[in-house]
Amino acid sequence: MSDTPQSETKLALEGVTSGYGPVAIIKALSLSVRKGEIFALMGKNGMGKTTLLKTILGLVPARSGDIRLDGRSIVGAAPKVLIQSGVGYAPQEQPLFTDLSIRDNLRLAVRSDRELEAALEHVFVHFPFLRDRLTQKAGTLSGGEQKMLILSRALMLKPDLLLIDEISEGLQPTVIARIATALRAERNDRGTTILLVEQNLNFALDVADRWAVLKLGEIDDSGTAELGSRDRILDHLKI
Ligand SMILES: Nc1ncnc2c1ncn2[C@@H]1O[C@H](COP(=O)(O)OP(=O)(O)OP(=O)(O)O)[C@@H](O)[C@H]1O
Repeated sequence: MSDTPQSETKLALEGVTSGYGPVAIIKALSLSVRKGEIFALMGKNGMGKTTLLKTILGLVPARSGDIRLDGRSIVGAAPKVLIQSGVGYAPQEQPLFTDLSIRDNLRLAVRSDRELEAALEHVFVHFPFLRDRLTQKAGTLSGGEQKMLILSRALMLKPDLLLIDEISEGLQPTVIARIATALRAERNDRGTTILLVEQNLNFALDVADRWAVLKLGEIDDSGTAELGSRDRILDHLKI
C-alpha cells in the first residue's frame, strides 16, 4: 500500500503501533491515502478501526512508527491543533450536547461568531434542513438527523482530511444516501480526502475509491472498489 508517490499522498502511516496500557491494538501498520481519495477501512468489531482513527488524531498516542500529513510528521501533535489545521473528525460515539441547540453544537467547532456564519452556509449546502432548525435542541433530532449534525460539525472548518467513524450505523438507506451524496460532493468540489471507517459494505463500496480490511490491528487485505471487491471483503467480515 506504499506504492503511492509522495507528492500525491495526503496521509501516510508507516509502521504505526498504538494501544491502551501495555496492550498493542494497532500493530506496525502502514497505510497511505491519496489526496482527494475516499478510502474505506473495514473490519469486524474490535479489530482496531476506531483506535486507528484516534491514533491519527493523537487521541491515542503512537508508540512507534510515523504518521505524515502532507509529508510532515504529525506524531505528538495535539488533536486540537490538527483539527484547526484541516483535519475533520466525526466520531462514532454520539458526541453532541443534547441540551444545547443545533447552532450551539455547531458553534463549538469554530473559533468565533464571525467564522460561524460562513461555516454554517457550507454545511447548509449539504444538509439544508439544519437552516430552519438552528434553535432546536440537538437531543430532539432523530438519530439520522443527529448523525448529519455530527458530520456537519466535522465539516464546519472545511477540512482537507476528514476522518469518519461508522457514520452509517443504524441509519435508514435514505439517510445513508444523503450522507453519501454529501461526502462525494465534498470530495468532488473541494478535493477533500476522506478516510471512512465502515461496517456497511454497500455504503463503503458505493463511495470509496479504495478499501482495506483491518484484522487484529493489521491490514489483512486491500484493493480498489470495483466489481468483485464485495465477495472478497465479505469473506473477511464473516464471523
Ligand atoms: N480506552 C480503551 N482502553 C482499553 N481498551 C480499549 C479502549 N478502547 C478500545 N479498546 C479495545 O481495543 C480494541 C479495538 O477497539 P476499537 O474500538 O478500536 O475497534 P473497532 O474495530 O473500532 O470496533 P467496533 O467496530 O466494534 O467499533 C478492542 O479490543 C477494545 O476493547
